Amino acid sequence: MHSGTQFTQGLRLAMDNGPAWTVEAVRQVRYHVVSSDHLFSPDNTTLLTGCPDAPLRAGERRLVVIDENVDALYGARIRAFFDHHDIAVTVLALRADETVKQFDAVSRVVDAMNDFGIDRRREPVIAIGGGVLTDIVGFAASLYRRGTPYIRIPTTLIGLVDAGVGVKTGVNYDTGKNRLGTYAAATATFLDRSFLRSLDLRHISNGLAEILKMALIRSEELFELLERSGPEVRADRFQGSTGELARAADAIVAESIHLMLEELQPNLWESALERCVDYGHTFSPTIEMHALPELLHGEAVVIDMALTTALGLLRGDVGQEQADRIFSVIRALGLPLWNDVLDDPSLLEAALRDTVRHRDGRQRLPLPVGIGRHRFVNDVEPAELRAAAQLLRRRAEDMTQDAPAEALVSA
Ligand SMILES: NC(=O)c1ccc[n+]([C@@H]2O[C@H](COP(=O)([O-])OP(=O)(O)OC[C@H]3O[C@@H](n4cnc5c(N)ncnc54)[C@H](O)[C@@H]3O)[C@@H](O)[C@H]2O)c1
Ligand SMILES: O=C(CO)[C@@H](O)[C@H](O)[C@H](O)[C@H](O)COP(=O)(O)O
Ligand SMILES: [Zn+2]
Repeated sequence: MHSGTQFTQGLRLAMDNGPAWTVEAVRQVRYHVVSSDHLFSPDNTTLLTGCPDAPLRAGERRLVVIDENVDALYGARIRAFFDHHDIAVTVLALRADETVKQFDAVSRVVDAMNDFGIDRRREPVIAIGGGVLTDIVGFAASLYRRGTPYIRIPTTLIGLVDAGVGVKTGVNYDTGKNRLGTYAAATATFLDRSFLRSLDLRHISNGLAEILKMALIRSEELFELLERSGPEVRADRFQGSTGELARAADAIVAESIHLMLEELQPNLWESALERCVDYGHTFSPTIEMHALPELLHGEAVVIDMALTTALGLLRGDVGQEQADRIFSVIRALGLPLWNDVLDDPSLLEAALRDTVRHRDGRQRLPLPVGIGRHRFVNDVEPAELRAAAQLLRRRAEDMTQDAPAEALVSA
């Protein structure tokens, strides 16, 4: 006889056609995002004690998976840190860029976890690298024994403000961007902006695209901050070389993450598909994969945002002056306004169809309203897309003529 009572009602209701049960459970999730510069300075103990749910003690061991470029730059320092604190690390250095963001890379991490004989409750895997690396390791960790904890240490701007703070993991499959993946929060993410000093400016711009996304849909203040200080903060690689640059860099990063987490927390598993953080991610997954490896993730996102700003302009939701400010900020942050893939209406239409499949049969397309606000629409038509692309092309060409020194157009 079953002693539990919670299923009784379901059982009684279903008796006519045989027994049936309904199980409902809520899964509690808690994760931490902790900032600390120079994480691998021997005297910085943030990694050891900074996360209450993942203490790291002398005498323990860890598997570290690191982007091979990051390993070349910082590997010696990282190994010396663990050595200094008597943590025995096994290091797997992986190539991690968009072209190898495939299931093979996940298998390699799983192999390493297996060889390490990881204790799945007490030995979180430590992932150090950009968004590609942390997405791969997060995916592998979420699969291994149906879930092994992991810790992220992002080393790119996208990692710091976006990939490192949410719960999505994944890799590309066929032509599908992040087509395979899981929702699996890292126990902790440690944000160390000093890694950005070695990142090339194109990748700084790439991260600024996701920050601009948050500004355009959620915060005119953040947009104005980017307008005022974005180019200098970019050139300084967020290192805070002067007091003013430090204040601006702190504010841009903290505000962007704060807005992102405000959006993510109430909808962590994306049961609601109207997500404003999907802004810039309606056409960009197809554009990015189609253009791979020419466009970085943030570049594809910003081209989508430029196109949808043009759509907003055509619909009267965004004024001409506002659109021009948006286009100017995109340029000033070293990002492209245009790519020739936008000349192919069938590609944009295919992208929209794929997004509709992703969003349960509706477009649920976040569109900007002015600067800092948004609304969702479901009625974008191919002709409107073509008109927006033409408008954007003209604007991008005008701006190229105005400022020929800037790389405005990535064709
Ligand atoms: N999981 C999420 O929620 C989420 C959110 C946004 C983006 N993403 C994913 O993130 C990926 C993009 O991430 P990314 O922009 O970090 O790219 P990336 O991981 O490819 O890193 C960019 C390049 O910089 C190198 N690199 C990394 N850190 C460095 C450093 N400190 N100094 C010098 N070089 C360094 C890498 O080796 C790589 O060549 C995309 O695949 C995107 O889908 C995921
Ligand atoms: O790119 C990503 C996640 O990969 C983020 O910047 C972004 O906020 C969103 O998660 C995107 O909307 C992507 O969502 P999805 O298409 O991978 O479901
Ligand atoms: Zn993104």
